[in-house]
Amino acid sequence: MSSERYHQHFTISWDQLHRDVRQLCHQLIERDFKGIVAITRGGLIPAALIARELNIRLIDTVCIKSYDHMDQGGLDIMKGVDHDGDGWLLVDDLVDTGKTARAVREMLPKAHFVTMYAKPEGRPLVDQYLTEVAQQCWIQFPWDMGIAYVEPLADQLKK
Ligand SMILES: O=P(O)(O)OC[C@H]1O[C@H](OP(=O)(O)OP(=O)(O)O)[C@H](O)[C@@H]1O
Ligand SMILES: O=c1[nH]c(=O)c2nc[nH]c2[nH]1
Ligand SMILES: [Mg+2]
Repeated sequence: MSSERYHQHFTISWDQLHRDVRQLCHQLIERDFKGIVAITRGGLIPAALIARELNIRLIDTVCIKSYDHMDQGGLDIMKGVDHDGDGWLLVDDLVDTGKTARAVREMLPKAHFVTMYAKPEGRPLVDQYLTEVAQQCWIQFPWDMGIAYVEPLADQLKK
């Protein structure tokens, strides 16, 4: 599937992400997890921040790739885990079509699956998420961006 399906951008700053993670952690703090399984690579960043908030030191990964920038390809699963997820917190940055989530759910059916952001198609596949984002929005994460000069509006309009 190609990038043409994304008509808008939903930009998330480091600050916003950190605040969102902490908000999600308020909903998770009462639960007792054996550890976290992060879905690489996007899940690694929220997983590290969640681990800090919930005081979890045991972190494993499921290594999986589906997108080449905005273009969705086949799922490439490079590493799994040797358990069914019972008592574990499974973390990804977002769920979009749900293709990644479906594959990981099959591997870890008993894990508690959370994402920071969820689009409608993938939303039913996770147990918990913080913010819903429209299906046609591309979520632009801070690790994919940099700080750049922006021309004053007056100069932009002169062109
Ligand atoms: O619901 P889906 O349509 O499957 O999309 C969601 C997945 O896509 C992204 O990962 P990506 O494959 O781009 O790899 P990355 O985490 O290494 O960036 C994102 O981090 C999710 O894991
Ligand atoms: O950075 C990303 N933003 C998205 O909206 C998205 N959907 C799938 N994979 C994604 N990666
Ligand atoms: Mg990912």
